[in-house]
Amino acid sequence: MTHAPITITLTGAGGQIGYAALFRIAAGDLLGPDQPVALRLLEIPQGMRAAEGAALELADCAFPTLASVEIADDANVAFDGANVALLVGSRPRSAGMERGDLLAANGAIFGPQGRAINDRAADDVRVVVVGNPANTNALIAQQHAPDVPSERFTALTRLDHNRAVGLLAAEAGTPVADISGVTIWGNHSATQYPDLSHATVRGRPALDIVDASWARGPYIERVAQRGAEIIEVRGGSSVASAANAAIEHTRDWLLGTGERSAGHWTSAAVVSRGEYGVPAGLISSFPVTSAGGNWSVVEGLDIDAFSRERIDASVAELAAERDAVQELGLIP
Ligand SMILES: NC(=O)C1=CN([C@@H]2O[C@H](COP(=O)(O)OP(=O)(O)OC[C@H]3O[C@@H](n4cnc5c(N)ncnc54)[C@H](O)[C@@H]3O)[C@@H](O)[C@H]2O)C=CC1
Ligand SMILES: O=C([O-])CC(=O)C(=O)O
Repeated sequence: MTHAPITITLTGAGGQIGYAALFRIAAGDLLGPDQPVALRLLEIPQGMRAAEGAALELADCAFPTLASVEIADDANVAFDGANVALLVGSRPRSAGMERGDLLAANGAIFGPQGRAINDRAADDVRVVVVGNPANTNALIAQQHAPDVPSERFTALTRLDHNRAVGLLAAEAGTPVADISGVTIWGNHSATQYPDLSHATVRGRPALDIVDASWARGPYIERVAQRGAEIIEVRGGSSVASAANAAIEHTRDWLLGTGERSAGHWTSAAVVSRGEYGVPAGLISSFPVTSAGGNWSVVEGLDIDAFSRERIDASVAELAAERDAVQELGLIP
């Protein structure tokens, strides 16, 4: 292993998703078996002991790819030199709440962290926001980091994407490897739009294989409500699948989507440049590919009237969340 370590800062490292993500990142699942990683764990004082315990266990795994682990309760320390920032630390919702209900509780976390990233992180820093409401928290962080290119701030909709692929594969009775062209549009919320209009199953249009009224009805509801379904069944919000999605998002961003870029894509919430009529500046989920460390929105897809309405509804919610955090004084 001759590469210099890449510094990965994970916030909320003493929490559930942190615990599920740390060992996979340290084992090389994020950047491969030849790339050492230096981990920085950010916690609040109440979470420090749990983070310390995780660090002890990381040492006990003796991962060859783990160069170092440091723990901090100061964002300026934790983000110093960070190449990757995984912003997980924040409160999860409980049964009966929408993710947007967390805005007041969680929004205040992301301004100071954006500022610390602005001041301390490496020039190539890439930020993935997992903490809910993820899109708007990413916007808050981005707005506090004027010196960092805005496209370096993203939010996680890969979990929704993976759910959408998994549920389509189950309905079509086919392995997930046969599925491509699924898109999550908009907000990581109940208004998100899992879109099968360009999806294929073994190269055939998905809407020729599954019932279109299912695809445009119960399927959308099931994907959009999957987080609530997990909360109800498990008694707590998604953890391992969220950690997995955060790792896949980051890995694809840094290492590229590879052969999947030829007509295949994934979904991520990225800063809109006005694509598909999404107002510039909102952090909205799109069909994306990645090459050279940069996401690109897949352009030129036909958007029919049904999809237009769904995308517009989710984007309207993002605009309303932006206005709400502006009113709370969380963004300028
Ligand atoms: N975008 C997505 O697809 C998903 C997002 N989530 C969200 O991820 C977040 C974390 O979930 P869990 O790990 O299950 O929660 P958790 O409650 O188990 O852990 C959160 C950790 O964050 C820490 N924390 C709180 N404020 C912090 C701050 N300012 N700086 C650093 N650390 C801080 C807490 O001390 C705690 O250890 C929640 O907001 C949840 O809703 C969860 C699943 C999927
Ligand atoms: O639903 C939640 O609160 C957690 C989450 O974001 C998800 O599982 O997608």
